[in-house]
Amino acid sequence: MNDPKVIVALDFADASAALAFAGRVSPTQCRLKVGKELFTTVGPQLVEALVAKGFDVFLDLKFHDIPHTVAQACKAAARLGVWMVNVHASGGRKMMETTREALEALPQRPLLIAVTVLTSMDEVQLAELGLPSPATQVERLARLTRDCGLDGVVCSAQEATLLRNACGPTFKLVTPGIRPADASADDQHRIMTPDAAIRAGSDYLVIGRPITRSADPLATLNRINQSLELL
Ligand SMILES: O=c1ccn([C@@H]2O[C@H](COP(=O)(O)O)[C@@H](O)[C@H]2O)c(=O)[nH]1
Repeated sequence: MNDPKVIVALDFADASAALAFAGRVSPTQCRLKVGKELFTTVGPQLVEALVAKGFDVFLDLKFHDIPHTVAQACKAAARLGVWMVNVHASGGRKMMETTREALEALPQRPLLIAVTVLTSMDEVQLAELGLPSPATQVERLARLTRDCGLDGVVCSAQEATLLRNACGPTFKLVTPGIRPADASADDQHRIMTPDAAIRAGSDYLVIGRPITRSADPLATLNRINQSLELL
């Protein structure tokens, strides 16, 4: 598999658990995501170790701050050799444009994507914030992200078809909230199965607990990859 679709979320408490998982899979089977728990515990050394093993690493720190701060943070992420980094689209146009320009000035840059609406949020939670339905808010933020020249967005697979039509064929759609039919939803609300998500237009599937907490993580990953090969 040259372009693995599954990005495994390494939401582990320490480096040894993350490295043990990485030692059992190859960069042709999956990409890896380092998020807030692992990065806060272990720091950049772990990211560099995973990159050195040949993995495409998505550094999922969802930066949301003033333009200068976010741009500098994303440049620091780029220096670690990551494949993809992200910001919150709700940080606005100036923040996204400043960050894109900062990365474009580098000799080699990671993909830069923006989070639209977290997949754990549903219509009721958005209404509490005075926001419209998930689809409306996601589309608005995705169009803004595309206009700012970023490479794509994090959204739920439930919005993938909508965004594929709105933002074009090359705009990357990275979708967490992926759940095989027999898996628990946990704290995710806008979910979809892996094969349905790819059929809906997702480019990459972010999957954590259904793989990492399964009785046999490698078998679960293989089963998901096989289901995607059949498409
Ligand atoms: O909208 C979002 C953005 C990021 N995530 C992250 O993806 C994984 C999902 O893990 P699961 O165990 O498969 O639920 C996790 O690291 C989140 O921080 C997201 O879920 N939704």
